[in-house]
Amino acid sequence: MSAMFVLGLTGSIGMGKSTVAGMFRDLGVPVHDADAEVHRLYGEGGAAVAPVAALHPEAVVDGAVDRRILSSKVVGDETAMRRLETVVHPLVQRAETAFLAEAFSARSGLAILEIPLLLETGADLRCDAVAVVSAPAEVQKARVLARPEMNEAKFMKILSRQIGDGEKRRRAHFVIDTGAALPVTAKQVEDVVLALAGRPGSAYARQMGDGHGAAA
Ligand SMILES: CC(C)(COP(=O)(O)OP(=O)(O)OC[C@H]1O[C@@H](n2cnc3c(N)ncnc32)[C@H](O)[C@@H]1O)[C@@H](O)C(=O)NCCC(=O)NCCS
Ligand SMILES: Nc1ncnc2c1ncn2[C@@H]1O[C@H](COP(=O)(O)OP(=O)(O)OP(=O)(O)O)[C@@H](O)[C@H]1O
Repeated sequence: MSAMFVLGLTGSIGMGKSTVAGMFRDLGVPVHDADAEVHRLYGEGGAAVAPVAALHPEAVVDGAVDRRILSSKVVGDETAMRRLETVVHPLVQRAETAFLAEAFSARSGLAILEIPLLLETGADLRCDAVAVVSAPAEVQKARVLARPEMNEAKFMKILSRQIGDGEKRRRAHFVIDTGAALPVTAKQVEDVVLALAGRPGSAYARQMGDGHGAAA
């Protein structure tokens, strides 16, 4: 088998990352969801609970991080958000490495890293190519504002910390349109999988050091 290809999947808030990740999974492609990992890390017994408690004791309730409280402490406070990221991102990356090793052992030809801040954090350097999900701004806004606990001010604050959709699209190898009907998007996901079938990647081998992760 040739070396596993690592595809980074990203997009701004509400653009449809999770939905598209589900479509890749339906095609049998393993996906690591950084957001879901953060949820695990914040849950009871999660590795981020103690370090978050050290930063924001009031945000830990019954042994787990309360995201609503944590959100009120960090969204809009750049210093607090950065401090939180310094704690959380290395833990997410540790889980990601374990996921890639497992996908590689399972002889998967393609593995996906779904990371909201892929381009912002330089995680794209750990990928062979980048896919961006994108929809018109008004569609994005309507989707996000329909969520509970969301309002326009919070939406704007989150957006301001993310690279704009236009730049994301420019930096993408694949743009997946999530503004249309779901089956249209699903077809584009299929096309990406077909385009990458049999394409050897080098990102995983690079991460693991010479001699690992290459042809097996
Ligand atoms: C701030 C927190 C508590 C808000 O939690 P909440 O459940 O309300 O929102 P959720 O996590 O679903 O995020 C909503 C949107 O904000 C975006 N977002 C999340 N963290 C960040 C961040 N650090 N910078 C910019 N955007 C962010 C997400 O991509 C998503 O589009 C939470 O997002 C968090 O702990 N973030 C820090 C960890 C992180 O960077 N996660 C993102 C990728 S690993
Ligand atoms: N063609 C489409 N592709 C993707 N999502 C779509 C499409 N049409 C409608 N939607 C809806 O848009 C919403 C996208 O939300 P989703 O949680 O997938 O976005 P996200 O980018 O993961 O969000 P976040 O950045 O907040 O984590 C879902 O409710 C989904 O059903």
